[in-house]
Amino acid sequence: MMSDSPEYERILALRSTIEAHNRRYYVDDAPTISDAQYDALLRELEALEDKYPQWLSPDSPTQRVGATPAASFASVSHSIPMLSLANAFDAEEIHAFDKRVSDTLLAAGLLTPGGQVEYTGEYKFDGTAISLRYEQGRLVQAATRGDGQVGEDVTHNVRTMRSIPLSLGAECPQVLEVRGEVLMYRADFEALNQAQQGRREKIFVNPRNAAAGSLRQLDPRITAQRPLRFMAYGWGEWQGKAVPPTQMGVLDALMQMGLPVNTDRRVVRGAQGLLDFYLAAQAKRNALPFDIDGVVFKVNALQAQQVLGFVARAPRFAIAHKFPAQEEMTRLLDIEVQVGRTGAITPVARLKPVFVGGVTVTNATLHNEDEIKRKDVRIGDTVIVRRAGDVIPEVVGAVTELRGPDTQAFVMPTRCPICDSAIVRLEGEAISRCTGGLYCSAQRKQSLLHAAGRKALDIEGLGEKLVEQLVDSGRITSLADLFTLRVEELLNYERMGRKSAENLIAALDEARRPKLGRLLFALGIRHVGETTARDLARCLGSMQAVMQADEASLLTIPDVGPVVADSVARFFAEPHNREIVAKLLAAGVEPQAEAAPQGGQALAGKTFVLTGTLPTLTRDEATRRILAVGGKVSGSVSGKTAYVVAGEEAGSKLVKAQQLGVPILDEEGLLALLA
Ligand SMILES: NC(=O)c1ccc[n+]([C@@H]2O[C@H](COP(=O)([O-])OP(=O)(O)OC[C@H]3O[C@@H](n4cnc5c(N)ncnc54)[C@H](O)[C@@H]3O)[C@@H](O)[C@H]2O)c1
Ligand SMILES: [Zn+2]
Repeated sequence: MMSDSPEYERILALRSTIEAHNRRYYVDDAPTISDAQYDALLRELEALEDKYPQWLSPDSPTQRVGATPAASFASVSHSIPMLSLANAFDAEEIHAFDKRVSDTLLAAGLLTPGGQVEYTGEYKFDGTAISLRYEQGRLVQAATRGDGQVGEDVTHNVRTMRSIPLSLGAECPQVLEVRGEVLMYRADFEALNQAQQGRREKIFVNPRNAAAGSLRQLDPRITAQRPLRFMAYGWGEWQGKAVPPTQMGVLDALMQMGLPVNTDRRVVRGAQGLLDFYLAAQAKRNALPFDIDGVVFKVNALQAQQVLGFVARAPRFAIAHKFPAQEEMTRLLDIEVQVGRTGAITPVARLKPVFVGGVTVTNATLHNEDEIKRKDVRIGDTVIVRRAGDVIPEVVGAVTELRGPDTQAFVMPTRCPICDSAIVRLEGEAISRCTGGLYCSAQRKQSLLHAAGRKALDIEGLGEKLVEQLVDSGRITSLADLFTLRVEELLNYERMGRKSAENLIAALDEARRPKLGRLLFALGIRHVGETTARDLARCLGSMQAVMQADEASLLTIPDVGPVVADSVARFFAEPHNREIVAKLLAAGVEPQAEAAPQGGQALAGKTFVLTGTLPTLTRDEATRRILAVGGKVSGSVSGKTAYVVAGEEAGSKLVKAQQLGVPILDEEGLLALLA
């Protein structure tokens, strides 16, 4: 085949593009494409080189890791190379990996026919790799991965990291190279960015970038101020003492020597074991204090690892099973503002559609004016969009390296785009608000949708489109008007058949007997959330009593502070709010007293604090069950806390509970108590 064929051209083009991205990612800490885009380029190159092995070249990026180290650091040669990992993106690739490993081990007599290979399942920490060299137990050198053969000397920087021991226990090997990841906890990352903003310094787009950038500082005093952490997961040289026979054994040994090793790791068997571990980690992903971008599987027995060996850039005995990307890059087409129920103006990014976190995203929140300034995001920019779990998508930041000359800064409008009332931003507040109140149809619509919501009156069938028409036509001006709707008139609205009209009226009839707490919540009183509304209902008993309560008596209710008390009292002092309540009652709405706590009074009023991830209950579910027996759920541990319910990765709240001697329950204990 001719070497000027289009495929060959493509191979060359891919190689140079990938090299350029490697440099921006590993050396400059400033990538200009997303990881998913990068991975796609690399995979395309791999596939072409697979198809045309004659064009394979040892300096192809498929054969090497990382990038040549920056000249500003002294270089360190790794006597044992620091490699990358092969990737799997789906179950099929995991099955293929397990099959390759099983076949090789069967042939080598290290697996009995029909047997299952034993692997370790570990998190794939999303940080930057490092090698720590200890001689006679003392830390003598720390180096980045660089191109795998030669890394950068960052010893002085690493010495400032508190999670890295400067000396190991007496039991350690004479020479030990510990390999692991330098990373930053999400909370530390947020705090760092806040501080950076205060000093008008660089804002980092994600914890990985912040970790890599902080580690690779020419001045160790800067690194010292950065909240870096370390997790060990492997080793290079190991001399003067026998290496434990398994991967898990090595990790245990490293932990014994005083090195930080993540404890959420496990030995699993066969492809199914791998896939189960992956799913469990994915479920925990967003509850972890740090980012992981997948899991890593390694054949557990070191003897088997040796038999499997290496390819150019990665071991054959390990694979990274990556999670779907939570971040992508796309273009910010425009910034529009939305008006919320309380008039809050939220800038919303209109994006060129992008597939991220499993869905196509076209809009993302920008929170408020200050956030846009802080992130320095401009219309026309290439931006990073993040969608983690079910959280609403957000714009993380702009890729300033790609900024063109024609970008435009966002300007907060001075008048509401819906009702033309003035937009004001009070001193000390981050949020700008439309001052139109219920004159503003956007606010009216949002309040109705709020009232119809699942946690309020739960009116099924009252969707956005219908609310829009009902408000725009002037038929509905307040919550009370909803209860005067009739089937026949509904038929005049768009997309309203008889069946759906009847269903809506039936739903409204059902909503006429709401729990008092739900009705209070539906009214949309500022600072009165679902829980507070229920507390008010339980303690005061009737709508009349709530309306008549003055601030002093409101303050006697548990968990009601001055802000809530003031807001409730003010709300019912407004004649038009009293009028809406009167109209609701006139329209046949009869609030029901909240059920007395069941299950005996033993748990009534007792405060629980939840921390960490429970094995089966979500936080919402656990909260619901505690509330159902009359208990309360609070966010912080104090002497008044009755129980702390602790799950996996429980943090400082657990420590505090132990200090205060508060009883600690696991999920089973909680369920037993509630039963
Ligand atoms: N956006 C860009 O321009 C760009 C450029 C280059 C690379 N990248 C991204 O970087 C990644 C590729 O880089 P890579 O070669 O470092 O590979 P990788 O990050 O996919 O996997 C190898 C690395 O995983 C880390 N790791 C974390 N937990 C581990 C564990 N428990 N055991 C072993 N290793 C663990 C190690 O640092 C190791 O070096 C990809 O995600 C790629 O998309 C992006
Ligand atoms: Zn308005």
